[in-house]
Amino acid sequence: MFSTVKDDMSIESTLISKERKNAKFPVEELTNVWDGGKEETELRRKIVKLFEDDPVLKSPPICTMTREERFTKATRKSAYIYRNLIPNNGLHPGSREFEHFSRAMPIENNLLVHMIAFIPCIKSFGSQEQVAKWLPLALNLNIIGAYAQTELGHGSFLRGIETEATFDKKTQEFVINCPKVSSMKWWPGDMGLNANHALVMANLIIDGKEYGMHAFIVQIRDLSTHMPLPGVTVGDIGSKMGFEAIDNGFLYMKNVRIPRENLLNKNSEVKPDGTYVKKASDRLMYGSMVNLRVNLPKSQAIDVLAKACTIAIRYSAVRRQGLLNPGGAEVAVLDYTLQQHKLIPQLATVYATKFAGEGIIKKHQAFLQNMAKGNISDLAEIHALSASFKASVSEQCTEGVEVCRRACGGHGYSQASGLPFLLCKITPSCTYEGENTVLYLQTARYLVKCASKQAADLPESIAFLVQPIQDMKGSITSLDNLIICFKNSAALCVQGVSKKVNEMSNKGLAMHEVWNKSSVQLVKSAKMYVMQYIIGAFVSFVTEVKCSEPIKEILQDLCCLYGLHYINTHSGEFLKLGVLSAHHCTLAEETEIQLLEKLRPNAVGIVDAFDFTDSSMESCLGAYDGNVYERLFDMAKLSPLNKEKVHQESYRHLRPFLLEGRDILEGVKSKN
Ligand SMILES: CC/C=C\C/C=C\C/C=C\C/C=C/C(=O)SCCNC(=O)CCNC(=O)[C@H](O)C(C)(C)COP(=O)(O)OP(=O)(O)OC[C@H]1O[C@@H](n2cnc3c(N)ncnc32)[C@H](O)[C@@H]1OP(=O)(O)O
Ligand SMILES: Cc1cc2nc3c(=O)[nH]c(=O)nc-3n(C[C@H](O)[C@H](O)[C@H](O)COP(=O)(O)OP(=O)(O)OC[C@H]3O[C@@H](n4cnc5c(N)ncnc54)[C@H](O)[C@@H]3O)c2cc1C
Repeated sequence: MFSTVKDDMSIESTLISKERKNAKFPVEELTNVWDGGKEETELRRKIVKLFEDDPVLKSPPICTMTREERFTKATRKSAYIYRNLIPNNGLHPGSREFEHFSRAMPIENNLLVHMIAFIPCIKSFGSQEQVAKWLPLALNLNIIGAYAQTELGHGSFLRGIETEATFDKKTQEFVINCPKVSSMKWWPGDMGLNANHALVMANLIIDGKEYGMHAFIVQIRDLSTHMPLPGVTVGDIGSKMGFEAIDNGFLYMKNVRIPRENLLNKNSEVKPDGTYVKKASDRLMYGSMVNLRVNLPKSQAIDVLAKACTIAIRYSAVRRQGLLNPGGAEVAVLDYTLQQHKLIPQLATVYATKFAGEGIIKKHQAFLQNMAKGNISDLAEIHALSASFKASVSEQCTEGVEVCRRACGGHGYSQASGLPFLLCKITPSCTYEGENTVLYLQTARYLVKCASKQAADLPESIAFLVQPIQDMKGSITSLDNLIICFKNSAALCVQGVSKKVNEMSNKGLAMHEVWNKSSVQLVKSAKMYVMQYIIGAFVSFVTEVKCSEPIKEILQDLCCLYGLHYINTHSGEFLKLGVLSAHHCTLAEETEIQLLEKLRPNAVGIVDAFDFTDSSMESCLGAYDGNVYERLFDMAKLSPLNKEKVHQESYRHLRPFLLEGRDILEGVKSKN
């Protein structure tokens, strides 16, 4: 319907090719560093290719589809991936290949909560017999489960959850009830339409006594008809800001009976006579959340910001607007220092959070190994670290994606850029898996407790909080000094708020009031604590990584930029704490600007090194060839509103005025 408009060789393609020629480092080697080695890059590419070449996984661009189509396609693809593609290619969970899986998944998919929450919960909370019964069924999609914890009335405060599981000794069943409308489960992913089971978190009641939140497997739909079972009201909660392909659901249960064996009973059990047996700490009930907070940031936030950076930096390298030299040619917007100041720190955030996250995953794996031997002494530390890490990463990456989107001007507002999709995908990461403020407060609670202890009684990674402040020797811009600066700031923040808490409680104020009145500073200390962790982990990575000099230099520059950018955007905090002087702050700002200039020629190379395929981004602005304008036009042509040359409804409603206009104009014409 539309004619083709094409340039033989667009100026934009030429510009991006030039950028690549100017890069001062081997891009492929940086890709290997990013992936964790050459072999990992090869493996990832193999998996991505396997998925992208599969005809079943092809579909129209998401911005041309309705929610219904997006949900339907995502379900079809997900079912195919988990039941055919993965098993047929030996990509079983836990394998090395599986690690690269999130990069290979189609841009929209579902059943992920079943895979990342329902299945792990069976493993964490189920006895050996329960795992043997439920796990194979779940892995084969014979049963599909949601993680049903949040209710209409309560998400953060889990002790307030109202759904009840009352033990009926006579029938040896639990009776599940949502006593009020506010007790209805609300939000769980995959639950509205796809799930036939749910891992329901409910308050256990035996003989009228409450035992707190426990995990129950509840069948919610018939396995042959997929109809809701008696007593179950289930459905989709409706349209959201994003996640269109996912059926976040509601679930109302009235007198739904499940066998006694459906209480996942690795950590606590109800005997046939109603005796409650506690086998492990109540805290382990929260283990599923720690697991997700450790493992989700990479795929749900860091990779999302990496994609946004790829789009915004490639586009900024080809988008020419205005002049730098009077009388000269128009420049790429990436040549403006202010554009660099928006985008290049986002690249630094991607690297910092990725390598820090890998450190937390290792710590968590060590914790799980100890837990298997009955030792959970590190639980409080890993909870505090993972809670603030999830909060900080989701916050930094969400802010970063919005910076990237706005940095693309008007085209960043178009769905065709891919950026609104990324923003809507990443925004809820600040809420799910624990609302960020609530998580920071959890970390602060731990830090304040630590502040009253001796260094020898604290984990190694926390002891600095109570040790003397270290002196910085030399320039603030050295990586060693950045670590000292952030450690000192975290220690002073925590000590300061702990002092305030103690003083207020010594004056007789109740602890809950003290806590509420100190909460602004508590959150600040948790943020500073996790920042010192991220910077420390990034510096260690950069120091230890084996790579060529040019790559090392880029990583060092990104690391320094990450720390300095944070200092420059929060300089008031550092000055107030007395950790930095005005002179330090001026130097930090000047050095950041120098680093931007130094990194600028490598910016396109650095995003190329993330190695996202065009189809994994669905972005007209971020495609490898830089052909942004032709792609935007091609995408506009696919808009469902352009199906007919004349849109019937637009014509119908406007026609009377158009005819009036025609008559007036023709009258004017004939008078002339
Ligand atoms: C294409 C891509 C497609 C899609 C999908 C992508 C991604 C997936 C998307 C979504 C999945 C989302 C899932 C969810 O959101 S599931 C729901 C998550 N909900 C939460 O995280 C709730 C947050 N609330 C809590 O964690 C707690 O209730 C809270 C700790 C805030 C309660 O505070 P309270 O003061 O009431 O604490 P207590 O319950 O009394 O406990 C105090 C005690 O326990 C310690 N604690 C708390 N949490 C943990 C934990 N997780 N691990 C270990 N220990 C914990 C806490 O420190 C206290 O200890 P102490 O100081 O020693 O008393
Ligand atoms: C896309 C998406 C997917 C989800 N998937 C699932 C799922 O699969 N399964 C599931 O069970 N749940 C899921 N959830 C629910 C999610 O876990 C909750 O929304 C989340 O835990 C926050 O709880 P809330 O909604 O009750 O927020 P609230 O706690 O009501 O937060 C509202 C405000 O109150 C503040 N606040 C709350 N408590 C405190 C406090 N103690 N101190 C200071 N401020 C406080 C918060 O900071 C926030 O500003 C999902 C949510 C989303 C958006």
